[in-house]
Amino acid sequence: MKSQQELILSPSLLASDFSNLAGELSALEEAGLTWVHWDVMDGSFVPNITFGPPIIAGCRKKSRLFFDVHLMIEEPDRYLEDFVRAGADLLCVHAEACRHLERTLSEIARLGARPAVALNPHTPLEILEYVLPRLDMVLIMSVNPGFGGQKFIPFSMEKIRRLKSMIAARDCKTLIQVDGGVTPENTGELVQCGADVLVSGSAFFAHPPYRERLKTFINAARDQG
Ligand SMILES: O=C(CO)[C@@H](O)[C@H](O)COP(=O)(O)O
Repeated sequence: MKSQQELILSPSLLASDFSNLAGELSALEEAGLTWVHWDVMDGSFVPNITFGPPIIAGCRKKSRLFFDVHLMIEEPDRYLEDFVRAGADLLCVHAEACRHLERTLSEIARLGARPAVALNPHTPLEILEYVLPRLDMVLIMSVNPGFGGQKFIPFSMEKIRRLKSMIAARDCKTLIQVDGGVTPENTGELVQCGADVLVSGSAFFAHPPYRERLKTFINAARDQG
């Protein structure tokens, strides 16, 4: 069984009130959250457009939360420095968007942020074989990226289990994050498969108060994990 402290919940701001981002960040912090997930979309890698560095920089001044920044953008190398300057603590790039993934990860670390890689549902884990030890986190997308409120893709469970074994075999500390269709109902199984960080958008923000909702996720992880 996983202990309560082992689950990190990173609420996806995609489902928050965009007209009051600073207020949402304060409410998360007051409710006991430590991470927040920024879904950066460019309208090209995914069919939707969200936040850029200026919005993150503005919010950075108002928040001490760990900024977990998921770049759903083409050619992320062009913007790494801007996002780190804006205040990203962790930068997660898509393997599918990086021609020279190892170089991109080295650059994120050189800039002072934690490097992470996201994989779309169809992308095999084998793409990570040689870079896994240098990653702080792998993000398993459990929906096709671009929108909130989609249904969890069931084969993601098996993918998480296999990734956990790859990490254990290499004796590294890489965290596993899962994003898309995460709810209290599937949290127990996700933790059991090996998830360390869960991203939740609609199943989190639609159910205030946030302190109670956090407890619901943590209890789900503890009861079934
Ligand atoms: O990256 C994405 C979507 O592309 C996710 O972060 C979603 O925003 C999660 O939303 P829910 O599935 O939890 O509503």
